[in-house]
Amino acid sequence: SAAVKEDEHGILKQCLLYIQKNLQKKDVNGFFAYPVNDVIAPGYSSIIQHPMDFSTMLSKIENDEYRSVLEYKKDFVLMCNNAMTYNRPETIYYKEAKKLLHSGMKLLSKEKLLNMKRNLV
Ligand SMILES: COc1ccc(C(=O)NC2CCC2)cc1-c1cc(C(C)=O)n2cccnc12
Repeated sequence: SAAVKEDEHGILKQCLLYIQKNLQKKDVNGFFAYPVNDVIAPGYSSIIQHPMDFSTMLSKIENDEYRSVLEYKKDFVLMCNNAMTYNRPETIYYKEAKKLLHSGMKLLSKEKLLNMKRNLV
């Protein structure tokens, strides 16, 4: 749409950087800060087809690879779901992913995004 094309002031980028900063604060142990590898998580790359982590999401924000908050939200949900697929429910990683997902959904909720839009216009 015209709006997306005219976002030359990088308003979407500002929103996504604000959202990522707030979400990443919740990852106190840094479990989601960079890609999981097969050394720390045996067999990870054969179990998880579409890995995702905050550092990858940040590069995508910087390279304008997200055209909407919804696209960003999809990567966030993917990252949390990967952790709840590879790790068993009793593990710290599964529990942190579940907590992160819930707090992310609150921050990325409709009304929060509407307020953000209102404040930006
Ligand atoms: C970037 O990923 C990580 C970085 C650091 C650590 C880590 O500090 N682990 C120590 C806490 C007990 C060992 C774990 C992880 C890690 C994330 C994950 C995820 C997100 O599934 N994971 C799964 C199994 C084993 N380790 C991990």
